[in-house]
Amino acid sequence: MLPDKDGLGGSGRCENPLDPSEHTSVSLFREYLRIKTVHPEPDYDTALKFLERIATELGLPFKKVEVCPRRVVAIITWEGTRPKLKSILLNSHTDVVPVFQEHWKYDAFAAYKDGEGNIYGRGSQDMKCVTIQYIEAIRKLKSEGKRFARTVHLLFVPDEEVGGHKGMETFIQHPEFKALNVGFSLDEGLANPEDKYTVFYGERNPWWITVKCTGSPGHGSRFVENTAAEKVQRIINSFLEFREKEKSRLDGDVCLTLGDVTTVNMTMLRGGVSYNVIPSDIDVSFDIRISPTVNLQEFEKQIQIWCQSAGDGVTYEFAQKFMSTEMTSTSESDPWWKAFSSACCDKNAVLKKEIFPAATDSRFIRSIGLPAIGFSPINLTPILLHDHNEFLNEKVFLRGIDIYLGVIPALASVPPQPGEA
Ligand SMILES: CSCC[C@H](NC(C)=O)C(=O)O
Ligand SMILES: [Zn+2]
Ligand SMILES: [Zn+2]
Repeated sequence: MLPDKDGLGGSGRCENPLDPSEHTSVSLFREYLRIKTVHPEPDYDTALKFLERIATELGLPFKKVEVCPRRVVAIITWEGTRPKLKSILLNSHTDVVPVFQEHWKYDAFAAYKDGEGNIYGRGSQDMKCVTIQYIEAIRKLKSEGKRFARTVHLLFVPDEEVGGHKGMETFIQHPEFKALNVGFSLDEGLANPEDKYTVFYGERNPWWITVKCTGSPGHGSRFVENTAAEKVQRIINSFLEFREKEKSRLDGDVCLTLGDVTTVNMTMLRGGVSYNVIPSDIDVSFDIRISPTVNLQEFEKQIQIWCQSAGDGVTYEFAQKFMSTEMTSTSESDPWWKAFSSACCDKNAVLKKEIFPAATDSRFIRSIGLPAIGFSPINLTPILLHDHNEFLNEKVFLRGIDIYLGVIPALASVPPQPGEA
């Protein structure tokens, strides 16, 4: 059943004046989509004011922690009846990636809704929908007078889209994170074009590497020996031959998904100043996403061999090198997974377990040994995160709230585990 429009205890919520029949949760979602938290200069201040207003409506405390200059993490806390138990973390990032407006059917920050109920906007899938779904589920549960044993924290973090360094990566080292006493965390996943919901229990490790090739310079009319370009050619061949092998492995096994193999993409190439001057330095960069089953030390040794065999003067450096192979248990004997998956099942949401092919803030949570599941309750929808014309249908969005109405109580009611207060 979808959450009703009422039962909000006269909290002063605004209807959409242009469409009073629109569900108030949908109107709130569209309002959030209109806040331009878009890189490179996200309007975090407006988003924080919006979230603080929601905390006031919910009657819950709102805390701000400035983890880096102008980078604030916000927390709304719904205390449980046994606050010493480990808490449930519902995480979402507030930033969104840039748009190429000329490729969009509608203004990417107008939250336009078409006649079929499709809401277009940057962040409609990634991941402003999830933020509002968490909030609206909690609003409903509170309005019904519910309360659970475990504390639930809603966490709103900046800068996920630019690597999380001034967001979650720093926040997990902060005393305020420790004070949250997290036992289990939910964060974003991906849409599923079919009727199922994809759920992620691990992520590939992102390695962003630049290989620097140096060689002899000279006149562009000559056969100069030992040029940087020849070394770059060997490097590109080594990386892309490996790419081809992994692609064949994926294409040849229907049981594998993108998260089970390692991808390599050449994303940047820099060097040279003039047509007739052979450059002495050429840099080539790759975005590598390594499956969590790969031995990371051995993989780096392989990169060293590729660089050595490309010739002298070939070095590499990392802009991103995540080194965790932590995965979250999805065993039926795991109490968190059991609670999550049973609640989804009760809501007739069929789950498909996968490794997340890209990177989310869950990697930082898992790297400190905490369980984290990536889940965006979006089915029957093409995967459009970071794409043009990102949209979400309002019915799919509302069904997601209903799923959280089962999931949040189930997680917040997981009985005390051995070692818990
Ligand atoms: C490595 S930090 C960048 C994070 C970004 N996340 C997504 C979901 O696109 C990515 O995987 O590229
Ligand atoms: Zn995201
Ligand atoms: Zn994203």
